[in-house]
Amino acid sequence: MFDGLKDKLSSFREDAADEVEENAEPVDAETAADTEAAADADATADDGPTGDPVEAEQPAASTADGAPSTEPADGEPADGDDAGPGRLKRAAAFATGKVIIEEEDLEGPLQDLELALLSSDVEMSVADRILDTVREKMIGETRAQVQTTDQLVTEALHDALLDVIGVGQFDFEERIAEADKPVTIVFTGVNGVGKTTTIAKLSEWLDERGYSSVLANGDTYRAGANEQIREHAEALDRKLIAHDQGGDPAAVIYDGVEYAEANDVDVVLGDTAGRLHTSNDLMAQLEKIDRVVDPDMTLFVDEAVAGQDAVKRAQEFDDAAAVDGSVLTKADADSSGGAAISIAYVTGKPILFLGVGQGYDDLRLFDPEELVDELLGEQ
Ligand SMILES: Nc1nc2c(ncn2[C@@H]2O[C@H](COP(=O)(O)OP(=O)(O)OP(=O)(O)O)[C@@H](O)[C@H]2O)c(=O)[nH]1
Repeated sequence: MFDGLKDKLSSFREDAADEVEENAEPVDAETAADTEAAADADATADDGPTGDPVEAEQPAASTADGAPSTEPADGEPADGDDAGPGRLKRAAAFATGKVIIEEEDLEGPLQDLELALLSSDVEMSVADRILDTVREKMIGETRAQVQTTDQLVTEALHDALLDVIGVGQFDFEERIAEADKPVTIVFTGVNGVGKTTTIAKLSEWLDERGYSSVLANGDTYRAGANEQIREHAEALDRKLIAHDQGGDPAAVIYDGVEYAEANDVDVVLGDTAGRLHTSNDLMAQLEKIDRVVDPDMTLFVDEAVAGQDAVKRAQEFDDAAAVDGSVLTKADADSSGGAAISIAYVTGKPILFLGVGQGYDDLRLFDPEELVDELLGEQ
């Protein structure tokens, strides 16, 4: 799952850590004393040369253009542009085994990270946000000896990813536990993305946690839809409420709610016909289901592999019938991870589950922290 993205994030970590490490060679004690003294002197001087008389062993700090920008080895004052309090503070930090990370250290790796995210189908505003957070977390940071550069880069990336992936997250199980029963959940999305299979998986997931459920087939549009969901209902031994093809989907789900009330069933799982967000009459039908049934939750289902298309569709469906969260199916077949990273940030609604295979057990409750750890190889 998301292997391509994991590789790209790992490359960024290595490159960024290397860049910073290159600038963090140790400085001997004598140089450290000189450097700190020069920094102090510089801080009190009105003007004049700000160069610090450091020696040949001074570590190489790179500039924006990648060229070494160390103070001259012959002890001559450095050029004004290269010197300054910030620079001296940095040199002093080297001497104590620390390094202060400057923007130019990260410029190359950050550009590569941006390309990597965009080529992984991460939405542009999400990639920008991730880069901003990494910059904010790293630049000006002091990497002490106790902390490796890789740790510092990893922490920044961890926070940046969590910031976008975790948007709007709520505890689904708690919501089910605390809601008045029956809880009605309606599933929306385009054709063939795995809605019906997801309903069956969620019914199983609920059963494992002690909640009963009834399936209601609001897909009265597609021939064969009743048979398809009936197969799942029979395999799982669940009650299915279905009407003839062409019937009113809102009426089917409504009947599902009545059945649940009469039979003490905890959750109603309402399927709907797959539809394109551009088909106005079908989108209007969704609005009607929303009005008539007033579901406790509407979940948008799409394929992780659809990348930015899934993100765009989520927005369109959310406009027609406000969604509470998304389920990304076929995550097991997705290498890029773009939809998983982008969809919550763009829609403001959390991912609640990942579909990770075709079996009834292949539904994973979404945990942003867990995904970020997985992406960064920390699990
Ligand atoms: N690998 C993988 N396949 C999945 C997953 N979820 C669903 N599928 C498969 O995707 C195909 C389509 O799933 P359906 O549940 O029929 O899709 P749907 O959205 O209900 O389709 P319509 O009823 O046509 O709208 C089936 O072959 C499922 O087994 C998943 O998480 N991983």
